[in-house]
Amino acid sequence: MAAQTVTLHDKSFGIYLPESEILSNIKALADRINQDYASLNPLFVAVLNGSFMFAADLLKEVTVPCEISFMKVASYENTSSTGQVTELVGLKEEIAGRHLVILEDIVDTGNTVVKLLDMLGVRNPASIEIATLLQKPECLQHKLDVKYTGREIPNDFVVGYGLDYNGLGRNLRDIYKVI
Ligand SMILES: O=P(O)(O)OC[C@H]1O[C@H](OP(=O)(O)OP(=O)(O)O)[C@H](O)[C@@H]1O
Ligand SMILES: Nc1nc2[nH]cnc2c(=O)[nH]1
Repeated sequence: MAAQTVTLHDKSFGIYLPESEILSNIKALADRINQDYASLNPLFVAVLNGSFMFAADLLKEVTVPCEISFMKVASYENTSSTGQVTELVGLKEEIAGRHLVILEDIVDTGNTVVKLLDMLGVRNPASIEIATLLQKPECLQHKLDVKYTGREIPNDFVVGYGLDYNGLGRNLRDIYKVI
């Protein structure tokens, strides 16, 4: 049974999405991906740090031949975006002609995925789509086509299931929102 509230640093968070709901959102996403990428050998590009749990659980439900690699970028300090997306670890694979699916835990302002689309797009992939567990439509600051969204949420800062508040909370199995 999930804790109803957690305290991380100076903030309290209340339970928002239990693990069972997260996993059923992920299964629905994987079903769509399995249909769309049946013979395309997609390369999933998981965006560290936040997407590690989502990537692991999604890949367990992907049944088509596929590969995965990781990039590391960061832009958040405390609970807000700095607006500067910094690439910390790039993608070594040859991606020309590959079908890429960027895996994100959350699309908020969209700054991170827009930067990733720019960085990867110039390397001539056959296609690039975005799969995100969570999306905050009210916060989006870019014209962005997110093909696979697990769940839309309001503009609340959330933690757990890979998402952190200044480093803490990534290990929580459930997702909590600030109270
Ligand atoms: O749409 P945006 O406003 O760009 O926000 C989304 C990004 O913010 C978080 O990453 P963060 O920069 O906090 O790094 P982290 O994954 O290491 O926590 C999250 O994992 C996304 O990558
Ligand atoms: N932990 C966390 N990181 C984010 N990055 C962008 N939005 C969020 C959020 O709501 N929570």
